[in-house]
Amino acid sequence: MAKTKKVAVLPGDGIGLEIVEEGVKVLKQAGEQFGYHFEVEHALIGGGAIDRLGTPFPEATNQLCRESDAVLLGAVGGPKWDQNPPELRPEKALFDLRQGLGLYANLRPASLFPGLEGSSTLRSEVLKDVDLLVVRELTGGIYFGDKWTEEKEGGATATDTLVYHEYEIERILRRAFELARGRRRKVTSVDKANVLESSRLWRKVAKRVAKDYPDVELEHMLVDNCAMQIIRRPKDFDVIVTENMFGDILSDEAAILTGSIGLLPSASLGEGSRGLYEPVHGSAPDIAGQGVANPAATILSVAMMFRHSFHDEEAARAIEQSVRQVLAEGARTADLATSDELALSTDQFGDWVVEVLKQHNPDPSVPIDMMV
Ligand SMILES: NC(=O)c1ccc[n+]([C@@H]2O[C@H](COP(=O)([O-])OP(=O)(O)OC[C@H]3O[C@@H](n4cnc5c(N)ncnc54)[C@H](O)[C@@H]3O)[C@@H](O)[C@H]2O)c1
Ligand SMILES: CC(C)[C@H](C(=O)O)[C@@H](O)C(=O)O
Ligand SMILES: [Mg+2]
Repeated sequence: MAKTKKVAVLPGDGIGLEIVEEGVKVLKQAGEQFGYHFEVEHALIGGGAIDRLGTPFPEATNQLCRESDAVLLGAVGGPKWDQNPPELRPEKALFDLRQGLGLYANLRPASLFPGLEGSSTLRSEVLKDVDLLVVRELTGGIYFGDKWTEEKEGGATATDTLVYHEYEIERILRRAFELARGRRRKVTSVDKANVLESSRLWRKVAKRVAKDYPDVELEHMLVDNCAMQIIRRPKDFDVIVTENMFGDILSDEAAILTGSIGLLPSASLGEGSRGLYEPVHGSAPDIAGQGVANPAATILSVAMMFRHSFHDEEAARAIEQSVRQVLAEGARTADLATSDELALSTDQFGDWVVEVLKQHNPDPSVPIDMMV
């Protein structure tokens, strides 16, 4: 009996429209192979939704996401909407979606795929065995605090407030410790406790929560140092857990370890099985519409959907191994191609992954507990 799942697909803006198509191709292929009946429904979000419906997050899109087992998102935003007021900015849709579904835990894995050692600007000895997971708090902190601007004589004053409640810190830390148990059992809690009150609370809660996980090593690191150590000795990191804005920045930085931001997937989770899956990157207006964007991050986000929303480790691994194999065989989109290689288009890369996935044979040699 096929398992029926409803998946909301929100391509968004810019390259979102191109990469999501490849993600859906892989979703459907994996569904066929692993016994799913998917109800895939597309909806507007971001700039396109502003243009067509006057709001970045239409109620119909919200409803669809709430009725779905999982959401696949491309990216939102672009210069066309950059001067809009806050309520009419494409990015506002992300906050409504994440907060509305209670998706406070954002998992952003970054590991080095075989064959890509030379794609990073870093030395390959530094990169060997890199496999880290940024666990970013996603529904609190400075993104969601009160903000206002006061126009005054002599110049305006703009204020953003950064608030964290103890329960918000505790639940993301617990999630990080749980994830570390399926990996190398090390958590680096990143904060700015030498300056920020919210970070001092973060550190206190981290120490308390750690007592329930004596089998997991906890280290604390200040965010500025972490930004440096991630590049200097990346393989020493296993799980990095941090607040919303630090996690946003550190995960883009981690992309450099892998060779391209086009390789970094993400899963945003709450307490239930419903999740939001999207690449870490944005709508890339500089390359949008050319069919050259790397769809790997979106395809790998689909793998995370099978793992975290459908609890199907085998299908998740099959997709990840297919991406791994095409990269090992030399598949390169423009972001990864060196000058002497002919770059693949977005859909050629997606088609290649689908072809390899069709040939999939379970590989018992890859330990399940090393997968995120
Ligand atoms: N989740 C999201 O929807 C999301 C995430 C980040 C940024 N954004 C939005 O996207 C817009 C552009 O932001 P930005 O330029 O700062 O960041 P970006 O991630 O869109 O692009 C940064 C750089 O990486 C490249 N890049 C990104 N994805 C790529 C891919 N898949 N393949 C190849 N190259 C890729 C781009 O060409 C660009 O040079 C902004 O409006 C921003 O708010 C949205
Ligand atoms: C577009 C922006 C609001 C968003 C964020 O900061 O959360 C993005 O950078 C991300 O990483 O998903
Ligand atoms: Mg970001």
